[in-house]
Amino acid sequence: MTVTGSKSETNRLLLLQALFPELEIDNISNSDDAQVMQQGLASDGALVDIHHAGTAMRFLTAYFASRAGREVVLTGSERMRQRPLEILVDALKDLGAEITYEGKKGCPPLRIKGQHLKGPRVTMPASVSSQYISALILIGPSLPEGLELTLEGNITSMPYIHMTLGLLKRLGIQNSFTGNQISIAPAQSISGERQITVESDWSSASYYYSIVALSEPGTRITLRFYREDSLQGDSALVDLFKPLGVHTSFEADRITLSKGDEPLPPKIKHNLIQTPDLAQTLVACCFGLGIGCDLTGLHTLKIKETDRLQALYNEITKLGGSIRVTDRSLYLKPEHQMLSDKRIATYNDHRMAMAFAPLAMVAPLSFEDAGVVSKSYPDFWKDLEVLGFTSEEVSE
Ligand SMILES: O=C(O)C1=C[C@@H](OP(=O)(O)O)[C@@H](O)[C@H](O)C1
Ligand SMILES: C=C(OP(=O)(O)O)C(=O)O
Repeated sequence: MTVTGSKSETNRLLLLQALFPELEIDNISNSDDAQVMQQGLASDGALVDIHHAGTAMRFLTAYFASRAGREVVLTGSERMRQRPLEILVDALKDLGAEITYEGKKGCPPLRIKGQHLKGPRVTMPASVSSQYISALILIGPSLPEGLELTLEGNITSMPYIHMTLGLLKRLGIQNSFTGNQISIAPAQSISGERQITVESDWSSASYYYSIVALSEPGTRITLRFYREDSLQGDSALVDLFKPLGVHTSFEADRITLSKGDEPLPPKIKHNLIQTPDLAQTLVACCFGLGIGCDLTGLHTLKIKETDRLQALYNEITKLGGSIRVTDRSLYLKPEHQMLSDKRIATYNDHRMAMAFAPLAMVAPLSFEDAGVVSKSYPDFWKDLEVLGFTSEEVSE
């Protein structure tokens, strides 16, 4: 099975390619989020709509703010117009950006009048979204003196910041991250790798980890193109799924997941502040296995494609589970029976569909708006069919 390229790596590299056109990118993600990023960067119109793509919204805000002479209104879906980005806008304004809110203060749509941004010094709260930080880092090399960024508070989703810095490093752009200080050197061109191959998406791989966890001992699935030295924090799957009986072996450019026959623990307990996108997969998988799940570090879930804590509460309850959520944690009680023939609501959230899909191995299920998966993994349902899942379209 070949999983599409990482949307996070793709959208970073696309922005870097706009700054350094000599960059070549292979294995670009075929996701909607990567497509709207490409279209946004290529557009010379006055309105750019990035639909549901959080990274495209945040990265393009920084990009357009730094394009002197260009004026654009940057907008997104109804949900995107509720997702906050004032922290990023304020930091860009401190660097000399001219940005106004066309609707609700603190949210898209934004009117951006591109400027020659100054810098290098700026301070920014780090506990709400790492995407604001990555957005500044990505335009850092284009500032005349580079960027000296001070982060305030607890840093959330840290591996995504390391991914951004790691990609800059591969292009030969000097940077450092020590304590709460990030430095990016200015650069006019690439002195490192000019051709980068995007690794396949680890967040998408999580659904296969869940499928293997729910399978008989001895089951194996091989996925391409993955690396042991991944830049993606969601490669933490390798450790997170070990207690659920899934073992990973790396060989050349592929991973093989295999199911062991060791007994399951009564529950698992994790702080997911570094890997928020894995929360839904883990909760649904534990539910399917009949074990408990105690998760913390989930405060960013409320401002993603939907309020994911509420969505998990609704759908697990619908399937007969017993679950408690706060605004930053979740507890799933062990030992439950899954109710059959329920219809899973997806809330415009690709991960609600993909995380719950493996539960069809336990009892038949249907999904509202199954096409929602295209945000990150358009071939998801087709690939499940290759594994032997059967599905049929039913009218709503
Ligand atoms: O930078 C990125 O590519 C991402 C960062 C994370 O967001 P937050 O930093 O907002 O948690 C993650 O949830 C999102 O899917 C992708
Ligand atoms: C949160 C996600 O995406 P974004 O914030 O980029 O919309 C995601 O893909 O799970």
